[in-house]
Amino acid sequence: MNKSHLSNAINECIQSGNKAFVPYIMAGDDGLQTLKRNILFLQKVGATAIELGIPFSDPVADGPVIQEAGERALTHGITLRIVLKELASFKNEITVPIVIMTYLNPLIRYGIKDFVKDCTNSGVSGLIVPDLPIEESAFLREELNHSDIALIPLVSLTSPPDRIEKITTAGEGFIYAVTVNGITGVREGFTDGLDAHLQKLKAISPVPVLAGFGISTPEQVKSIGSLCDGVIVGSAIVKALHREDWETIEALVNASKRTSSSLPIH
Ligand SMILES: O=P(O)(O)OC[C@@H](O)[C@@H](O)c1c[nH]c2ccccc12
Repeated sequence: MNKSHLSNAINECIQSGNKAFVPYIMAGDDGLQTLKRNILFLQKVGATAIELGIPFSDPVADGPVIQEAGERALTHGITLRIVLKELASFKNEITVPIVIMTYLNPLIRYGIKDFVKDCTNSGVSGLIVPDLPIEESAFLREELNHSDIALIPLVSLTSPPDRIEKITTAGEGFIYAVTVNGITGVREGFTDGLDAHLQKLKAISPVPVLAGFGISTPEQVKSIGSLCDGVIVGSAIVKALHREDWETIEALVNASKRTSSSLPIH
């Protein structure tokens, strides 16, 4: 099955000359009632898709900002089941593709078949499972094959070429190019090799390449975005949503858009 909802949204964005902007949010940070508010706000200001994190007790790849948001959500009793139910309750208002980001454990506990069924019911378009290597993903792919849910792979800076090829060939929706070695969170600078790495990825990958990890300013959205098809911004968005700092979020999203000043004069 063609994973069309997510692919269409990203391809339309790129074809119109913009870069994809995918904010990451922690589901139920500050309580379940923020989920609808945050999704509808990000949709309104022009997010291309939304990566929706599920709180988990042992989030090995998460940096401090995301970990704290996860802890707040857990305090509010947020679970995968609650998130999917809440999404279903306002799915008619959601037009932006939703990508669920969860570690493997909550997914296994849920039951893969039920999970895919409930995701479909809730209108979910994509899935990221950071602790599931491609070599072990067949059981999940099999279930997702019958759905419109794309399994988005992560490629690290240190993935060897043959592995990159394997990962990108199996990629659906987009490739998540991790821009740093380590955990999520804001960073000052990026490695010199990032430019060449993203170019190589773009040359190999049949689907769009989006970069994420450590992107926290409009300038970084522009500069990293110019090297690939778009960006994913987590910690900076999570922090701003927690503070209800809507302007910062709009500035980040706008940096991914082709602005009138960069249009050719003729
Ligand atoms: O927070 P950052 O540095 O902007 O990076 C995005 C990241 O938070 C988000 O995509 C994410 C949150 N948890 C993850 C675990 C693995 C991979 C990715 C993620």
